[in-house]
Amino acid sequence: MTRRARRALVRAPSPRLADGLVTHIARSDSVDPDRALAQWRDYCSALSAAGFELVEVDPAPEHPDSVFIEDALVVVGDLAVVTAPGAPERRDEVIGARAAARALGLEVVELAAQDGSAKGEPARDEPARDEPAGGEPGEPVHLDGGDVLKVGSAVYVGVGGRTTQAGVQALARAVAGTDHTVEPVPISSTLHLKSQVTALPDGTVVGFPDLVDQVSAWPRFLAVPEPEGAHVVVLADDTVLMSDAAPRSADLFRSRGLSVIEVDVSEFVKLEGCVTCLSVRQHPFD
Ligand SMILES: NC(=O)NCCC[C@H](N)C(=O)O
Repeated sequence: MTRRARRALVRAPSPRLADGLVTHIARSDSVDPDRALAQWRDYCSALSAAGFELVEVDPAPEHPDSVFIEDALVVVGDLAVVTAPGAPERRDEVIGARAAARALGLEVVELAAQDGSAKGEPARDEPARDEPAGGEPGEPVHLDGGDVLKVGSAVYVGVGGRTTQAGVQALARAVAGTDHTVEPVPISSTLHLKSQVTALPDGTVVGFPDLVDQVSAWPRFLAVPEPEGAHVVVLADDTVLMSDAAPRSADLFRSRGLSVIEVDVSEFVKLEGCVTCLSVRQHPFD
């Protein structure tokens, strides 16, 4: 197994953060860009303290949602898939994400080129394997990284919000040369799949049941007592990062033997963000 750097790509928040998209929640009139910047710095410090090498993607102040870098890039091992975001307003965010992935020497593939169309850059010449079925003919390829939940070698992809079935199929083609398999998961109650569930280091999927479309879809599911408790970033085999707005969920994780680092991400929550979407992580053995 190749040992990779433990890295996190991050992107500084735009001063126009308050103009970001909201879909499932009411728009807040209290988004404070200075506070958001301070929270983002603390979030970055927490990743650094946990041993991640931080890689800053060039800021995109003209794009209010650009701080949510996770939506622009999916990293699987040494492969970086440049996404095709579902919201037209966010599509150009991939330009800086692509440049950063190339600068790191990752193998960069374009999701938009994986549907056989002439869009994007040439795809890697890989045969499709274990491709999820479905997708209407002519359906556009869209996928946000926030819909992609990796649990071991399984890559679950939320479909029904920003990501299309054609996007899922394109991702399956993109990762066909890896040992990961892609599985679609229908979603309707949240913006992204990872808005409703994430996974602990042991693969247990965690979610706030009222916001999970289908709890029974997850073989190992742990209900958390607060909505913000559904979002964890795995920092190590025994450590997770999460919002400080879910203390009872944090205690639940600690009772399972995990160390829990808590950060304030309240300004980003006002734009439907959470801890996961503020970075793209690359783990040593991912
Ligand atoms: N992966 C994520 O959870 N991304 C959050 C994106 C929030 C942004 N306001 C959006 O609607 O696209």
